[in-house]
Amino acid sequence: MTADTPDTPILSVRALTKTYGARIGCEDISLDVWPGEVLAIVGESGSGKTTLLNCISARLPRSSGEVLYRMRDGETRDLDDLSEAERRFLARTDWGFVHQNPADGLRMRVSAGANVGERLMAVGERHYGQIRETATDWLGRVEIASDRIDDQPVAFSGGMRQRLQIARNLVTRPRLVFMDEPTGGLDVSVQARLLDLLRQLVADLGLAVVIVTHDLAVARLLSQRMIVMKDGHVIESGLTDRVLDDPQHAYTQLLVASIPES
Ligand SMILES: Nc1ncnc2c1ncn2[C@@H]1O[C@H](COP(=O)(O)OP(=O)(O)OP(=O)(O)O)[C@@H](O)[C@H]1O
Repeated sequence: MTADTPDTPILSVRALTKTYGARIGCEDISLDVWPGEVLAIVGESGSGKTTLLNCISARLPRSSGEVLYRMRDGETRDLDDLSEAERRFLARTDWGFVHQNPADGLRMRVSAGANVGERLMAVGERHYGQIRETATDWLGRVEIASDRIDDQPVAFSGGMRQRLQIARNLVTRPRLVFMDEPTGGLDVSVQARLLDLLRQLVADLGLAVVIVTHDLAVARLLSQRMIVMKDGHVIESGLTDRVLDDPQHAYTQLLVASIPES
């Protein structure tokens, strides 16, 4: 049983600041992520998106502030108070992290099936036949033909690698998935297909997602809410449609004006 009720955030960030020496990565950021919602963090290069994502996913130590996570048992914990083993367990089970570069999230020299199966084994699945069956099912869900199950990702195209990384992340049914420019390095046509697939999977699984993107079209397609960052600060936030259709801040207006008409 999970404690995912729509009226309680799954993740709450309070006054988070990260500095690199004298340089500000991000400053005084507060946000909530609700069960089943996609929150986009947008902004130009250097605005602090990746710093924020890495801090809230416990991949990077923060300088100050709190990150509160609602565990499966309903208890809310500050990530700082978790032991290293508890944090690792969360990262393997409750959370997913989809990197822009699939090579950062895959083991490139083990088979596609093992890349997916490994995550299942990490949550205690031991039955080889069952693991292979689930892996095959997930390859199908991300549109990778089952006869590629024994191939290594080095032999896959960029789009296939990214779809495999997504399968590896979602196979354990995480409650919260972090994504850093998941369509970033791909051709436009491959991006469109991947976005469709992501949108479908996120809806089917009812996932909560925090996605970093500099591409407002990606934010429009995937997210319900967004925050806009500039120079390490949040300058605007709200429902995605509201922010994109009626941006309040001059900087957001500029960003929106630069989206090509589709
Ligand atoms: N390891 C680091 N050491 C020092 N400064 C850093 C480091 N990582 C990021 N920064 C600085 O923090 C600020 C925010 O960078 P960050 O990478 O979070 O932005 P971003 O919006 O994700 O940009 P991009 O889209 O280009 O990745 C920038 O000024 C950057 O130079």
